[in-house]
Amino acid sequence: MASSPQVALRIRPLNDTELEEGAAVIAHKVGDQMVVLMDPSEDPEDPLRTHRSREKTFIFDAVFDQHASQEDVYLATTQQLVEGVVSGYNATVFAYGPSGTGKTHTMLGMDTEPGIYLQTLSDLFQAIEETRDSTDCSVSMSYLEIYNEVIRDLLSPSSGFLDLREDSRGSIQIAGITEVATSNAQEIMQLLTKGNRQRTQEPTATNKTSSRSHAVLQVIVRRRGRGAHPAEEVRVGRLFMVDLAGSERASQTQNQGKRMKEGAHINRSLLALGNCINALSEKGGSRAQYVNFRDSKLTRLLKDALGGNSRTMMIAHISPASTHFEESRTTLLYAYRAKNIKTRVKRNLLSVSYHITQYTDVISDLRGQIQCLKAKVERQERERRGEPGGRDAQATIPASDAEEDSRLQMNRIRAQLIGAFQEQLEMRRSLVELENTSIELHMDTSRHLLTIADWEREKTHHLAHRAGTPERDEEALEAGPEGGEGEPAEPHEVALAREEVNMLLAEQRKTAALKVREGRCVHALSPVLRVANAL
Ligand SMILES: Nc1ncnc2c1ncn2[C@@H]1O[C@H](COP(=O)(O)OP(=O)(O)OP(=O)(O)O)[C@@H](O)[C@H]1O
Repeated sequence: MASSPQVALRIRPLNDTELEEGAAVIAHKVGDQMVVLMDPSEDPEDPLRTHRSREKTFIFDAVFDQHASQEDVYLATTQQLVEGVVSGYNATVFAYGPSGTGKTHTMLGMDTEPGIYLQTLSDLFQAIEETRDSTDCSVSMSYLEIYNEVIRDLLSPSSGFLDLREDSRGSIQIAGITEVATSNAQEIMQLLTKGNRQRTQEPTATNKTSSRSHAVLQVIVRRRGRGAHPAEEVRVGRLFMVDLAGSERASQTQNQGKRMKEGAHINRSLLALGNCINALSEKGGSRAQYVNFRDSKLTRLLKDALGGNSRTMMIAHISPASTHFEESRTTLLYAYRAKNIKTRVKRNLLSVSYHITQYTDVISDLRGQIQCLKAKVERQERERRGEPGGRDAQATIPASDAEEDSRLQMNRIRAQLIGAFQEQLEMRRSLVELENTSIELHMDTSRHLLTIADWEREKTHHLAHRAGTPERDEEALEAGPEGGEGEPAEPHEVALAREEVNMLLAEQRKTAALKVREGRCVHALSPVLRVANAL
């Protein structure tokens, strides 16, 4: 059974362009595990911050900011996987995030600051060296890219497109890939840097050498007990380290032609990857999921590494800049979603922290209110003293009564403020919950739709094959109202997926209606808070 995926977040430093644009830092690391993403469209002059509905707090297994070194990131994420790989387990590390957020920096790095690839390989070699007396061990590596659903060898780019094949044990192999066996760190760094230059790249506004493909470094550790019988099984541990294509490409709807095709492929693979990770992490839970690896080359390739006795680590990347708010927000939601089961456990912690920060704000706002009201009372006092025989009402009220009156008024306002705040807090909390639920429902629906689409494709293929005609997907699907004789029986998981989609769609409609209602209530309360604030 797969263990729950670990998710870390890395926030890179502001870059020169962002500084020139005058971008503000909106992603803040709080403690070792929390990040707060502020909404730059909010009014900094609004002391009660009544519009901070889009401010988000997320908790991950680890959070790094601009102060973290390459070693810090390696030690807290990937180092823990090395021992398992040497013992014959599989593992995968992903670098996820929009273009220019530092994925290649984390994975490959530079000669002076090598990234996870080199640090992992060095530790692997050392671990193997330590067991050399009792075991025969070998390490080999290969480096490839997946671009528009085709695989290219980055260590031998002239060898054309490579195929994925399943061997007799059902294990996925890349036919014809170059495997390198070297333990020289400098040589490895040179090989990988050269390989990385072969990646399909194109400059973007955010990155001069922006990658348009997924780069996969595969490390295979083969191990057998020294003096063991030749028939004894060799233990094979596989580690995949994946530098994914910029996630924002998937969502750029204005793309045309080549860019549109690229975006569609990236979208497909990232969605399939997210779905596999989620389905695997739910497998041990109450909701058994159908894990569909065949939906993209990336997930097919990673089938063994994601399923079985494997561990998965995702390192999400964002820019801290206000100019990248939307991208950062979507990245955090995707990464947060990948945590899945653990998310549920930690959600309480999230709510607690959310409340504490809110209350701190309430207290400091109330202090401000009290100062304001005190100043008002003093002003009134001074006015009264300066105008003996002034306005009748004031002249007839003794000083102590006026003070008492102001004090009561202040208490009333304070009580009203606290009440209104608590009500709004409660509503905001349930809005956040509803938003999370709605994302979960959306992802679940997509997963089931992919299962159904996959089955429909398989069915079409089957029918076309039987008819001895070339495959014509749509036509074949539409022929015959309920399908005809000889149609393959629908698997149970597809029937389940259909039922789930219906249920999820109904659930989505309910959640959307609730969100509108709660949103209206929060909106309705805002003027009350503004009036109270002005008092
Ligand atoms: N933590 C960091 N510290 C210092 N510089 C960084 C950091 N992260 C990224 N950079 C720099 O930012 C630039 C973009 O980073 P990088 O190429 O790694 O982004 P990417 O996410 O791989 O982009 P793409 O998806 O477009 O390939 C590089 O010049 C890199 O050196």
